Amino acid sequence: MRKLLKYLNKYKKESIIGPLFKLLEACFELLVPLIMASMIDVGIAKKDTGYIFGMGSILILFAVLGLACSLTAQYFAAKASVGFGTELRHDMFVHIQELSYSEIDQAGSATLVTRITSDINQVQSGVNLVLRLFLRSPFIVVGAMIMAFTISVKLALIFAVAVPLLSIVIYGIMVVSIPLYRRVQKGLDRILLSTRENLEGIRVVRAFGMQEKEKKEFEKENEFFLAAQMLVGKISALLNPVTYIIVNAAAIAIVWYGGKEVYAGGITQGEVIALVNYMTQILLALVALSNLIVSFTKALACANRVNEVFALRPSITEGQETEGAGTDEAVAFENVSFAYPKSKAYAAQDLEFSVKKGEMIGIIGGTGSGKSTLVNLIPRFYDVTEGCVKVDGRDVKEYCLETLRKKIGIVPQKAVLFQGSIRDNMKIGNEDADDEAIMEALKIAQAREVVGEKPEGLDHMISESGKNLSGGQRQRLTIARAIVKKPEILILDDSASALDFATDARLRKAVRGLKDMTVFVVSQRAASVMQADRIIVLEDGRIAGIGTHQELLKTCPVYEEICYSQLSEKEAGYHA
Ligand SMILES: Nc1ncnc2c1ncn2[C@@H]1O[C@H](COP(=O)(O)OP(=O)(O)OP(=O)(O)O)[C@@H](O)[C@H]1O
Repeated sequence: MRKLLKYLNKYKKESIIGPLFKLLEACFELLVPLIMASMIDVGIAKKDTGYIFGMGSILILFAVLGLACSLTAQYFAAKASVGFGTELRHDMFVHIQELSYSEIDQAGSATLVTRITSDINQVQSGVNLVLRLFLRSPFIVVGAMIMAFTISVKLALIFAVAVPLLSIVIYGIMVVSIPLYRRVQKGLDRILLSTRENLEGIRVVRAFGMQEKEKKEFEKENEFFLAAQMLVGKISALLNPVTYIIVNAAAIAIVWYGGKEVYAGGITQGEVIALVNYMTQILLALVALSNLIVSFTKALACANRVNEVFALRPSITEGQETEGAGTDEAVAFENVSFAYPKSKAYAAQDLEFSVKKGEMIGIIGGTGSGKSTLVNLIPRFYDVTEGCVKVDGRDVKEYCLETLRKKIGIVPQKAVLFQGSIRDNMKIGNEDADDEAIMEALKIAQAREVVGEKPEGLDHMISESGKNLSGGQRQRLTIARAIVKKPEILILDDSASALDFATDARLRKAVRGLKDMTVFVVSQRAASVMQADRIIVLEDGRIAGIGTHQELLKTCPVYEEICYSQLSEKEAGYHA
């Protein structure tokens, strides 16, 4: 939590004024039992109605002033805590943006969503409560004890026993419940993950009749969450009864011994009532404090989870270079091997090749052979484990990331579009692109008719994740988006898989015509890569062959097998 306190720096004034007004309110509250005592001892004893009304008016005045102080404190505490939450959320969002794929894979996106939403909300409420009650409650407890000692040292000894006892109970419950709140948050994470997976794959779930299985799995997660919450709820529920028992026992002791003292003439009746009032005030303050502690422990658990995200350091640190070396080599892999974090096996091994500017390279291989891994190393989504990847003659680690990624247009396997118009989506990589440039890119990506079919044209609104478009339309639009960026290197990672063969062929032909652009076409289809200048064949993360279609047919058995399993002999030879 301490690490997060810097987010209150901008709200120092509010963080001081809020608690101060709460303390002022507490002062008024502490004076009330004394006024009540004098009403009883003077007003009622002497049947002085004027005195009773006078004191009554003071009580009303204190109530009004107390309310005003309380509202002012609420206002400042809310301002500080909401500001705190907003800044923290902003910084976490920026931090997550800076993380590389490795850290995001490691953390998991479901837990990041919980941490930036519900965890930060919980910390925000914790800050609000602390600002309002953290000083007030102990102030009332200490203040009421001091008042009790000024009334009767003998009777105040009851306070001296009861208050430490209460503190021990509260501390004990806090120590037990903090780790349990962490378990509750973990349960919430698991529910979120399960719900997200289910909703994202709802069509598959229904098509395979998996509803029952999914329901059972969800119930299992839900029960884990319930059990964790019940356990922590039961322990926290002990707080109120235990504190009430201790405080009420103390109140009984005050009345018992206080009564004897009144008979002995050591104390007045009004003072006994004041002492009971102080004990009640202590009880209420402690109940508020215990609730504060419960919320604070939750906030603390959440703050730790928030800090865990900040503790994830981006494994990719930027270089300084803003220019390539100006060679005629677009991309070079020098003895590159790569293993995913926490994975012992290499996903890519001993990759060695170079690609000239303007070349079109096909990358083919079975599923899991390392095709996506290879192309993800070019824009430095991951850092190589061994060797070096060069873009325009310079190690990708030497580049500042913005420069490097500006050079590269990558179309990932999963076509992702954002909510907004088609135009907005097209301009993501190139703010300055005009409609003419966008239409040209759409033409190359065979997506002109996607826009042509829509009455609003480029203003057609794409819904969340492009759900109002077909898979093939989404793929073509993501290809167009990458072309609008006018990158030096275009990477199509199996991004035409949803297109029919004729459209795919037209697309490849159009992409081939993109002069000055080095193109990588990743595919499992031989037909998609066979016209490339050179083809890299991957098998189990290693290069099984590099060459033209014809060369590979003669020299690479893996390629030969792929081709003959997908194409007729005529097709395989005809396209050469
Ligand atoms: N984020 C990841 N974390 C750990 N392992 C991964 C990750 N992504 C891929 N792998 C593993 O790396 C290997 C290569 O995967 P990759 O996605 O590069 O294959 P691919 O050839 O592109 O497959 P496909 O054609 O099915 O997309 C596989 O064994 C895969 O399980």
